[in-house]
Amino acid sequence: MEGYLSKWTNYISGWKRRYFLLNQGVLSYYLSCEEVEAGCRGSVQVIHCRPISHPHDHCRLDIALPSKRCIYLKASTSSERQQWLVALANAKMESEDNKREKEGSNVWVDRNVDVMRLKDKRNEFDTNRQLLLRQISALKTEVEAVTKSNIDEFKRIQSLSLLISSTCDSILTTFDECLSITNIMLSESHDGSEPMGTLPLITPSDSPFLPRLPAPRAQSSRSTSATPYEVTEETFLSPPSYLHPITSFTLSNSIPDRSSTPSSCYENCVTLPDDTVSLPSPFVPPHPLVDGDTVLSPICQSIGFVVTLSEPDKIQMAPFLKTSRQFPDLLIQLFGSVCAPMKSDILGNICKIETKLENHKTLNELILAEKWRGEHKADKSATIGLLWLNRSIHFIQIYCSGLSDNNLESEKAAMDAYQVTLMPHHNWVVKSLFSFILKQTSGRSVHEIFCKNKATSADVALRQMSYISQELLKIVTIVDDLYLSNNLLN
Ligand SMILES: CCCCCCCCCCCCC/C=C/[C@@H](O)[C@H](CO[C@@H]1O[C@H](CO)[C@@H](O)[C@H](O)[C@H]1O)NC(=O)CCCCCCCCCCCCCCCCC
Repeated sequence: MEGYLSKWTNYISGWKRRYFLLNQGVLSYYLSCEEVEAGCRGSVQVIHCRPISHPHDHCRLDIALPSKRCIYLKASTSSERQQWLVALANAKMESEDNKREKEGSNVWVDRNVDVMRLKDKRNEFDTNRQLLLRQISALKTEVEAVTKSNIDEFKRIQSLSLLISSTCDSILTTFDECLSITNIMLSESHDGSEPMGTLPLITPSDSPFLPRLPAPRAQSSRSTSATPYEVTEETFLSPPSYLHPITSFTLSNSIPDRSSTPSSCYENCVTLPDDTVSLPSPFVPPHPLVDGDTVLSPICQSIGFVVTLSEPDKIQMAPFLKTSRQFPDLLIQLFGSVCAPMKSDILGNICKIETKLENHKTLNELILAEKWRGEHKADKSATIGLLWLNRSIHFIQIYCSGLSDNNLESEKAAMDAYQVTLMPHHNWVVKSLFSFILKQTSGRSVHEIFCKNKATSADVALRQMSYISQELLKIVTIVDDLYLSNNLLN
């Protein structure tokens, strides 16, 4: 495959048009197609790379290199991006097959490669699902215009589009279950090191039991061995007053011992059967909390409950608000009072949501109810509050991913996050405020920023940030879909 793509160079030159050629497992690029004979500007063997489809920009495709660096590319259309993703995935598989044939290795190939492929496939599923959802939304808009007069016809077609939408979800859920089975196979026939691609597929709130927090392990390394967790009963402590009685929760740092905890703590609680179930480790995510004591541990406790596998397209209200409320104080704790404007901005938006709480169990219901009342465009609306809160959450997600998955320095990670999420919505005054704040908060290592004491390895914080980034990306994606499929941005 060959063709022109935009390639990110740097903050001065930005995106530059380059000619790319994928041939015999090697992706190379040139200034132009005329330059091919003269020699390439750079090349990489796809067998060592991981193509990543950007979750929100459907023209973006990034190439993760073995060195942890990334090549940022942009196609002119989403279908062109899809063609490149498919071509790169096929070239990667062909290269791996050729390598295996040369090495004479048996069919049981490096499991991690298989899991990475499955992860890539999962991302492609996600991308196609989002495309489908957008196309359904566009179809609904068209159909509304055409069948305004014939309400029966409109209802029939609307139920059809809802059917397609739920089919997408069940395809995705089925795929997640396939991934679970794959993880089991990997963990059973694996050499004990955690497969690279193991995904926490069931968030704590989905499994009827919460994972017992195993005794803290020795200083963690990124690839710790996956061991089956013994899972025992967990009880939900009494909920804070304003939260929905069923979804509210307070997860203590350790499993409360019933005998020592006063019975009043268990009033109005959801109690679970006493039996003990042991599940293979892939069903119980490698719980980041066990790794040690960082400022991120409280967030790790609540964030896994925000999006559940049983409602993968919904945001659970109580866990979402509990998690979001942790960010403002964390900001001040980490970066000082210079971040006070952000703290008040985040709290202001949380309040906009909380004033419309009513009895909504999910954020989706609250926002749709507000739209139904025609109140979603008011500045004090929950819809506007969530719009900006989601941008902040997206900032944090990219920042965490930059630090943990791409090994960036804090300043670079923050700059990348700002460029993608907030800068497009800021005037020059706020942009200069950002530059000022960034200068005040740069120059420290991850360990200095996030680890409460010297004994805790920076790796611990990085693992927690990677987990948080994954969970935040689910939230950002759901909110984006909610706003796009209900035309809430216009
Ligand atoms: C490494 C530290 C980097 C810190 C830099 C963060 C970026 C700061 C950008 C400057 C924000 C200035 C303050 C707010 C500006 C507001 O004007 C703007 C718009 O506000 C919205 O206006 C609407 C009306 O127009 C109104 O309806 C709405 O309610 C209101 O919100 N607000 C924003 O742009 C949002 C800014 C929030 C920025 C939050 C960024 C969080 C930074 C987190 C850093 C890392 C966190 C620690 C790691 C955590 C790991 C889990």
